[in-house]
Amino acid sequence: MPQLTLFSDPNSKSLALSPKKPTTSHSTSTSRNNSGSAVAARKAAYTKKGDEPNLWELHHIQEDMAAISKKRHAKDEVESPSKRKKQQTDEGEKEEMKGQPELKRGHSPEGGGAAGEKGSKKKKNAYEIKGKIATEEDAARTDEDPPMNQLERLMENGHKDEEQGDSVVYWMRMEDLRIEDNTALYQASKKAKEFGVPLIALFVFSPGDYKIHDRSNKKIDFILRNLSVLRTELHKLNIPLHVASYDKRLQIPRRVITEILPALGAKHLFVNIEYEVDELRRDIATVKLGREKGVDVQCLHDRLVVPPGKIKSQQGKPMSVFSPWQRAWAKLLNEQPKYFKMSPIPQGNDESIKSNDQFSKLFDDEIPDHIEGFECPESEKVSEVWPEGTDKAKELLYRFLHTKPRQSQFQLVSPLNPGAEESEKDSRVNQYQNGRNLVDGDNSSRLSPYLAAGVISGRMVLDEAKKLRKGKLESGRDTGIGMWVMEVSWRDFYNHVMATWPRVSMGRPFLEKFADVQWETNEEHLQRWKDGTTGYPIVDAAMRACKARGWMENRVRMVAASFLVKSLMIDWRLGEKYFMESFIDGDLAANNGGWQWTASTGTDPQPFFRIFNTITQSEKCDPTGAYIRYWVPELKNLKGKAIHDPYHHMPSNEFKKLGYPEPIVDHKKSRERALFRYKNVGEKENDDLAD
Ligand SMILES: Cc1cc2nc3c(=O)[nH]c(=O)nc-3n(C[C@H](O)[C@H](O)[C@H](O)COP(=O)(O)OP(=O)(O)OC[C@H]3O[C@@H](n4cnc5c(N)ncnc54)[C@H](O)[C@@H]3O)c2cc1C
Repeated sequence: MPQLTLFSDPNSKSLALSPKKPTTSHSTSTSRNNSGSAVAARKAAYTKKGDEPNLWELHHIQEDMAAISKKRHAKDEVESPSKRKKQQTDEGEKEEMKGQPELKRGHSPEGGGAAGEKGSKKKKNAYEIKGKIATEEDAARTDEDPPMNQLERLMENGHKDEEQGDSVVYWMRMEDLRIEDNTALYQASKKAKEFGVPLIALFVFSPGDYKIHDRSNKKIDFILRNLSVLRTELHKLNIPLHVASYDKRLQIPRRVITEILPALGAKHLFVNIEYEVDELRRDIATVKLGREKGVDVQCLHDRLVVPPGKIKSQQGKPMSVFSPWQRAWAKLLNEQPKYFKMSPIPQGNDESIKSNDQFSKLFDDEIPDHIEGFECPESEKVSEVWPEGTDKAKELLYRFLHTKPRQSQFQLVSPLNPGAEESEKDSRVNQYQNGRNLVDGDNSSRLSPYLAAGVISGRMVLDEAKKLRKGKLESGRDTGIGMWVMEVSWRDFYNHVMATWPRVSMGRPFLEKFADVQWETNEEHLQRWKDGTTGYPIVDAAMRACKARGWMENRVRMVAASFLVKSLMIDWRLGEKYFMESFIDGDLAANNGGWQWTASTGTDPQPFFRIFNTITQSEKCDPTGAYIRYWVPELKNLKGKAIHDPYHHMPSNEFKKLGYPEPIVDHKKSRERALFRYKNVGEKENDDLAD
């Protein structure tokens, strides 16, 4: 891949083609030249009851107002370039902040949880998640009419036949990085064939968006590596992959609709829906703006096996408890095979596109090597552990379903190393019932980065699982494969939860009754948890593995998360953010689901009084201690129980020689503290319990 840095200059790549003038009467300049009253009317139209302006629209309105006000004052004021630059920076910052809900006192670590804390520590800690916590009222309002429902209503109503245009565009997102079984890509290709025009694939980078959404450098690197493979594969089908970059995420709908599509002469845009609240709002804005500008935007379900909203209780209500939801999910899939139907590979463009003046240049668009702010110096090693491309994902899946587990595979090594022994009976999936809770081997599939980025689809994965059972989807705790299918269904479940109760992706606990649990503000503890120096070997091993691989086994995600929340009593949202910033498989729905489960605030959470004993968990999930020995080399010579709890199993002079820290909290005391704070929400215990 070429060494290329993406700049925040919005025109740096997207306008590789000189934009064609939009053919509709609603050109950008027309709307910019609107009178103030027209803008006010538009604002009023947006704000009429039941049709609240979303962030994107508000931004849009305010931009128009700013344009008008600037025009009015243009004669009076001649700006100096430095003043203009400063103003632009301020506006840019304001714009990004505008996207964030206000931090409400009393519900945030600043105003509520850390009420008893003082000084600058408090500010810094709160700052880390400031802007990510909506007020209870905002969250409740969003839940009342979730953006998913709004988007579906838009899709059902108001579609009109637009002109054919010169091309059809498929806008690929960072959650659907594949060609096979890609609904929007296939539908776009069908439309292009119907019109006899070329199909263009588009990818829009937004470093600003990645920053706001805590994307990890490993994840961005993984996206770039996969895009590079896709570019080659798409070119084989004569489909160019056009890339653009806009730092300011809130501008993306407008840029796509009013700049990129006109430049491509496209009147039809196809996208797969992403279910996070900001992404849904972006798509709502894109559809609405598209309609203003004569572009038909088709938003399609693709990400999950069963789209949100399809599983309801007998009373027709959405379900928030996993077990009954899961049974309904499995039943639906066995009764309605349509959910497994995969989209064929799209038909390519005619070879002549490569000599077409309008489109041939798009084949020169390149995938950058890195994105500024998300450089991944360890890319080479990470790409060995997480090789890119759908073919590699399929190979991983094959190995999981047909080969035996290997102890060495928890290390920093390629999952496709030779030496995996084929066995149907003792395959990893057949041993999954026990294996899934063990960390000292490759007991699970390791597909999460691929599923999170859509390099392989949930349908493709479950289809292979079905083949092992003669076409029937086995689901349940009795067999390895049934257990694994259940695990895969968590992915659908948490996305259903997020689409139905968007509050969970707005920093709110699903169970508001725990909103005011009192959290500790302890920068040092938080940092030691991140660094893997807590003195609890299993937590430290997991956190160090996370830093190196960008990934942890499910059991240690639960153990490490529980340690932060219940043992250190640190706000779960700080842990949620750190996992997102570190994981190669970072996925809002799954990550938030995992954290809220652990923090006992989620839809179907671990009861607050059930608190993991870190040492017992360690003995169960790493019985030989091999995982700890590898990831915490200070302990590599320890044997027996000492590997799980060296401080309490070694003479103090011997322990000191290890160069390994003492435990930062006492399990018994911290457990009592957590129980007190959860039982007495809003209160703190007496000092003798505080650590
Ligand atoms: C605190 C916490 C944070 C988490 N953060 C993420 C995250 O950011 N991204 C992510 O993909 N998973 C997350 N998980 C879920 C789970 O830990 C990982 O999906 C799993 O460990 C990935 O390993 P695997 O691919 O080998 O999974 P397997 O056990 O082989 O499962 C197959 C697939 O099913 C899905 N899956 C399995 N368990 C879950 C689950 N509990 N929730 C949602 N999907 C699941 C994943 O797509 C996974 O790849 C989190 C769990 C916890 C407790």
